[in-house]
Amino acid sequence: MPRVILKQDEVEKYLHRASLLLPALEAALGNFSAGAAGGVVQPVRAVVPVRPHGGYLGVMPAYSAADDALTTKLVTFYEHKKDSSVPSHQATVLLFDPTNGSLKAVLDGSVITAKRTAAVSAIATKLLMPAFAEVLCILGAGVQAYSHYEIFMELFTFKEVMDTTGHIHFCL
Ligand SMILES: NC(=O)C1=CN([C@@H]2O[C@H](COP(=O)(O)OP(=O)(O)OC[C@H]3O[C@@H](n4cnc5c(N)ncnc54)[C@H](O)[C@@H]3O)[C@@H](O)[C@H]2O)C=CC1
Ligand SMILES: O=C([O-])C1=[NH+]CCC1
Repeated sequence: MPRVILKQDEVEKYLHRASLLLPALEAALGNFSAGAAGGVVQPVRAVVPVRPHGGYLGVMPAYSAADDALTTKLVTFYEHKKDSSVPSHQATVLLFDPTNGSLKAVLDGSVITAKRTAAVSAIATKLLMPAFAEVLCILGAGVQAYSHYEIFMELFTFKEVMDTTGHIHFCL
């Protein structure tokens, strides 16, 4: 049994600001991009279709030599069903002891998925956004839309935010 189990509210508490993820993610992206010298082993995600139910199971293992971290995310994603009480994407992160392979921790992965994905978008935006950009347009209105809104509002200054429900939020 793992010694640590972190549920959704506990992960949320550690990641109360998505921007806390930025330094670690920037380092990890740099290490991945450096190829073998960066010490990241991260094969392309394996995806198992669950055809009768319109879903997928994705398995995302990785080892980072710089962090000496061995982990995998398990994520299921299903066609969005209106009024479903279950989110379309659900994830769990398993953390192993890299020295002997023992399972050390099980973390709820849904908050991690929401915040990590938005944080990576924010890193790309920091590098690519034209200096004159004034309007943030968010396509979709689900979990990722919210997490992207959250970190983009924390890191950047826009005059307006538009979303696909037709709402406009004036920031200035
Ligand atoms: N690259 C990555 O690491 C990740 C990518 N994703 C992807 O991001 C996307 C959003 O994920 P979530 O926000 O978690 O899903 P979600 O189910 O919470 O939200 C999806 C939103 O899209 C809307 N939508 C669905 N079909 C639409 C259509 N035809 N026209 C307009 N709106 C439509 C839904 O009403 C809902 O508001 C998905 O494609 C997901 O697979 C999600 C997590 C990680
Ligand atoms: O990285 C991820 O968690 C996912 N990417 C697409 C669906 C879920």
